[in-house]
Amino acid sequence: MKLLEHINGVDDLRKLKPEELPVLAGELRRFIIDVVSAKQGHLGASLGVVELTIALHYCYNTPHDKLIWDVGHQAYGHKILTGRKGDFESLRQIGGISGFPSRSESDFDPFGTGHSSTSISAILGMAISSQLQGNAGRKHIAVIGDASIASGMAFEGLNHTGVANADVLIVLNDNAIGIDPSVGALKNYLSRTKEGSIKEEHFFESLNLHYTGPVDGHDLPGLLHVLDEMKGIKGPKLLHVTTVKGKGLKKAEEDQVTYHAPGRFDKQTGDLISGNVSEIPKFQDVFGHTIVTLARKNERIVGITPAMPTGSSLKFMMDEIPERAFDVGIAEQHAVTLAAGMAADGLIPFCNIYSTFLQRAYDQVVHDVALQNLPVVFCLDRAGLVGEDGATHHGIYDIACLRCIPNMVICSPMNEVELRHMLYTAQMGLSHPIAIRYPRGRGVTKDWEQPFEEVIPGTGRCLKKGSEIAVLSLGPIGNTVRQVLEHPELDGKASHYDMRFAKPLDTVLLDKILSTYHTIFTVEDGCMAGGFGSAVLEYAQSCNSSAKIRIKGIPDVFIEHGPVEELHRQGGIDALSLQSEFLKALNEG
Ligand SMILES: Cc1ncc(C[n+]2csc(CCOP(=O)(O)OP(=O)(O)O)c2C)c(N)n1
Ligand SMILES: CC(=O)[C@@H](O)[C@H](O)COP(=O)(O)O
Ligand SMILES: [Mg+2]
Repeated sequence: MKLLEHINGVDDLRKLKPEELPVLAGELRRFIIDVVSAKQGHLGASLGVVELTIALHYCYNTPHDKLIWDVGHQAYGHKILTGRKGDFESLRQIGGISGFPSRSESDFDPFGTGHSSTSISAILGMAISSQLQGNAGRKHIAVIGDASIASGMAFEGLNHTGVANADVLIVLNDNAIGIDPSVGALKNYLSRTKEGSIKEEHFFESLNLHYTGPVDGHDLPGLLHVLDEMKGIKGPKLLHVTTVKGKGLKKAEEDQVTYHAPGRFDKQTGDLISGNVSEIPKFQDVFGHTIVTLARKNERIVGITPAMPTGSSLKFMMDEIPERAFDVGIAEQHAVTLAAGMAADGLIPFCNIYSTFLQRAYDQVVHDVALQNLPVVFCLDRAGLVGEDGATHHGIYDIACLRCIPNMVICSPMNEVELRHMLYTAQMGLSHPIAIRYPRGRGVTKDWEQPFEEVIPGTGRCLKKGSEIAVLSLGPIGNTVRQVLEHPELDGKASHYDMRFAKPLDTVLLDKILSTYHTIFTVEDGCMAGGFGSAVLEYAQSCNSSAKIRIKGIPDVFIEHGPVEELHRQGGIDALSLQSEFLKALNEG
């Protein structure tokens, strides 16, 4: 690491001779591999843009010139070169640097990212602001991937950029893959561009963007030359760069899907280091296997994922029943309205979206699905605190966002068996849209393949009887509650109810609970404001109940990154915090 050793910021980088940069690229790649192999995180995307990262910081006067990385999962090299090399080992850990660009972390991160396709709008906003504030010499660059540029938001940004007369450079980093292979007509168009077989009018030029490319994104001298050229071109422009995701680590180049975020691996060979083998399946796999089973029997079932076939395990259905399973690309809004259209014509769409990414399609849920009371099944994976991806990715707002929408049914299974029952119930001919929320990772049950049972919407169940306080949980956090209530001082004193539905609430059960216990806790892996606990509180107030309702959930702050267990502690929903709250309530009487 002879060169990287001396790079503590962009000034050091800019002192190097151009011919030294390829050596630096090798060292930077090695450093990223070394750290990510141990600390985990996103790998392939950062390896693919090593040369581009060096070239951009070498040619442009960052942070005065503004540089935004779309999604930001490819920004590890950028972080290392911009003064965070010493902190890089703390990547995605409690108190450490974020896996994504963040304004609070560095002046070199002018815009926080994590969700995709925001970079064009954001950089255009900055460019217009520069014009208005008399910073005419400032340059504005957004780097966006081929999958992210196909999203609606990016198209909206391009549409405006083409007529804005602002000094914006969009670097399209085309590696022909997102997390999974890129899809859609734009992807086909870009492939034809790279093959040199474009006959029709150029797409980007027809939008009034000056187009250059495709250029080899691993050729540093070539990149320096073309970026220099870009500086001389006024107005909006797009540079089409081709790269290889995972570049420099053979295994990552060969299996780009796995090495998007591979977990721990051997830094020399790239071989994955498997953790403890678990017989307990991931929730996503239970979804994936179950939808295949259900879809084989029910021909009206279709599956939809916006760009997360592997992450959601809808891939299982795409492999088995390809004609009824759709990856629509990074297009959450389209995914929801597509599902609405299908439901309007009698299909039963299972629209699988990570909770955090559903936020982008809120109007579609309200206007296209709920208002027309279409029975779309929303499978909200990654609900709750997700861990190391941090604040941009926690799935903690879905209950609050969905609960206020008429017609919505919202449920959460406590374990994998319950998830199967809910998926089964959802295809039995519901008359409302339903959201089934479940978390990242594994549950608790190894024997998950039980016979299907119907779960009547709006019914909870009593798991344990006690005499003084009641704990009402929603979803897998109920397993923590179950464990806490085994404490000798709580055993026999505290009841446990797995309420299963945040909407409609089981009011028959709630009436009994409200008239039996002096204190009632609600526990959820979601935001407190407007969530499941709020629903219970609203109901209790509407009945003039005198029971004390104590809501446990994520408080009104953004929770950063780190292991889920630690984040639960920060949110006050870990076993020890809950135990101490329950004991206190017992003692207070
Ligand atoms: C709105 C939104 N939907 C989905 C994702 C999940 N996601 C993160 S990276 C990614 C693929 C991005 O592909 P591309 O833009 O081509 O960048 P690459 O990884 O190839 O560098 C996806 C789908 C996201 N971050 N944001
Ligand atoms: C950058 C991004 O948005 C995705 O790569 C995300 O990190 C995937 O999360 P999972 O690992 O939970 O699938
Ligand atoms: Mg890509």
